[in-house]
Amino acid sequence: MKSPITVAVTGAAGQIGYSLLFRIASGSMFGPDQPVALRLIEIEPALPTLNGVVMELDDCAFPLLHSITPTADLNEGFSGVNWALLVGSVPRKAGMERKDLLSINGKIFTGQGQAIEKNAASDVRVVVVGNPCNTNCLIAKSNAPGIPSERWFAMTRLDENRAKSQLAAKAGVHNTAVTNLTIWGNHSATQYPDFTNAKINGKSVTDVISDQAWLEGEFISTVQQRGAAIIKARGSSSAASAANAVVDTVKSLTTPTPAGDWTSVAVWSDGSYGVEKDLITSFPIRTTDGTSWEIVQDLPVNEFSQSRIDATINELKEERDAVKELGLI
Ligand SMILES: NC(=O)c1ccc[n+]([C@@H]2O[C@H](COP(=O)([O-])OP(=O)(O)OC[C@H]3O[C@@H](n4cnc5c(N)ncnc54)[C@H](O)[C@@H]3O)[C@@H](O)[C@H]2O)c1
Ligand SMILES: O=C(O)C[C@H](O)C(=O)O
Repeated sequence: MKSPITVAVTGAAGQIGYSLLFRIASGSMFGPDQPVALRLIEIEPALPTLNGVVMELDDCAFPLLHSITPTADLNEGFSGVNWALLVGSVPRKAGMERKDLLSINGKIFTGQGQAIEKNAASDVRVVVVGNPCNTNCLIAKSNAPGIPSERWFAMTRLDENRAKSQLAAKAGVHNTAVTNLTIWGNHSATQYPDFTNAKINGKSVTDVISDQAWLEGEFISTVQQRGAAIIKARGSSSAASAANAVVDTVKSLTTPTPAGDWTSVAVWSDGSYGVEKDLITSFPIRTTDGTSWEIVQDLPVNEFSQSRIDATINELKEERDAVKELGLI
């Protein structure tokens, strides 16, 4: 039997937590032979609700669930963790953009970054889900300068999955036929789902879908606005699909990427594709051996794509400047 991986989940009593924890504990995230110790972090007032979630986890009698530690203490919660999944924060309501949450949520990530640096295992990897996730990741990372840059991630996998599903529906194929889909930039309404490099059954998307106006218009805006559409329909923001995307993200970062393909994750920019260094930006990523990853280089970026990438990077710069102004980085 392998020794357990320790995984912290913040906001564990929230909507996403309620889907995510059961997927982690069942083995969907780390595999069917990997025990998991859960550290469930919440704010003090949510601890009674969290206690109910812990009771339900107990009631599943998951063979892989080694232990559960519910806590409001960041030092205890992040102690020895190999993965920190930072979900806890306020979701937006109808009519808001995700960046409107910066002043509310940004400060959460200063203390969490510091506590991760102080307490986590030396191999810790951090995935930020709480919005606006790219810039919250930048805040946490800036408050944990001792943790190497390649261990920080913000989630754009939900956008990738949404984009694949839209392309598959338009082409009349199963979503597994869609590969090589990059989300560039910010998890926001400026993100660019790049159809120009994506493939359907190994062929260029533009060879399969001849409706260029749809690709450049409705496809992009549907993916950009999908979070808002779900809030409108459900009255609260996406949760099960977001939890599923967290599982997909971690699986993709811990298993080699299939040959020729890539996935989308927001990572620390090293200047690839001319993106300003130090922003947390979504790129095409390949995982090489289960712990290392690289940005896929030399993809063609045409004029249309470049203008879209510039727009989303400019928004990330504005968010970075705003949190600098707030003294969070
Ligand atoms: N990146 C993405 O693709 C994506 C997708 C969906 C949702 N989100 C974001 O994820 C976040 C959580 O969404 P949700 O639907 O679970 O919200 P929710 O309101 O249902 O749950 C959030 C939980 O976080 C807890 N929390 C608040 N501050 C905390 C802190 N300082 N420490 C620990 N826990 C804290 C709350 O008590 C609550 O239980 C939101 O910011 C949402 O916008 C991101
Ligand atoms: O859109 C939101 O506010 C929630 C989440 O980021 C999403 O994309 O569904």
